[in-house]
Amino acid sequence: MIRQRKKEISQNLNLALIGMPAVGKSTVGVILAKQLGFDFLDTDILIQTKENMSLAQIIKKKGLKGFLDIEAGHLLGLGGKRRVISTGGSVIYREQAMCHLKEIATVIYLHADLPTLLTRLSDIEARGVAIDPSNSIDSLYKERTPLYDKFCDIKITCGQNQPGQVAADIAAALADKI
Ligand SMILES: Nc1ncnc2c1ncn2[C@@H]1O[C@H](COP(=O)(O)OP(=O)(O)O)[C@@H](O)[C@H]1O
Ligand SMILES: O=C(O)C1=C[C@@H](OP(=O)(O)O)[C@@H](O)[C@H](O)C1
Ligand SMILES: [Mg+2]
Repeated sequence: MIRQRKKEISQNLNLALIGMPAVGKSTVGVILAKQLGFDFLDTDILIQTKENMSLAQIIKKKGLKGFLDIEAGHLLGLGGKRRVISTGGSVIYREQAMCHLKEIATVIYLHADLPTLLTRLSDIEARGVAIDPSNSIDSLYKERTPLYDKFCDIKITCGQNQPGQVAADIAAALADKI
């Protein structure tokens, strides 16, 4: 009975990775999907393909709020099963989109401390982070952290771990489901 339930869950399960830009959602997501034999979807790539623009171009053309609405619209269209979905760091600003994500996926928050993220975030403009020019990464981190905490089902602390280890930690945290 328990084994049957576990099988049902694993056959329908999606996993969504959330967290700050450069924490490793895209990198770890691919590794995790390969490990679990799941499909992989990066919502940043989905948005770029559907909008036929880079994320930085969308932010420039539509503004921050416009970008967040477009991103949320694409999130609301997500479904499927046995997928690892790597999201963009800004998804947590749209409650309705996050409620949908939580309905279709187990939401995993990849957490790293600010100094670790700063070593990887030298190219904010090229990455197209949804940040007001008057805001700092420091205050963005403080603003977003409670939102990632609020929406996640599971929190994984990445520390200095390599991407493969982070993927293994996620798989271990899901041991009762897969
Ligand atoms: N656990 C990790 N340890 C060291 N570098 C990492 C780790 N995860 C990701 N990176 C590097 O950090 C950068 C951002 O990773 P990425 O997967 O694009 O993050 P995100 O999708 O969360 O924005 C990439 O250069 C990637 O190689
Ligand atoms: O955190 C953000 O504001 C953003 C992060 C990006 O994705 P990553 O988190 O994969 O870098 C991308 O969605 C967009 O440019 C906005
Ligand atoms: Mg990414």
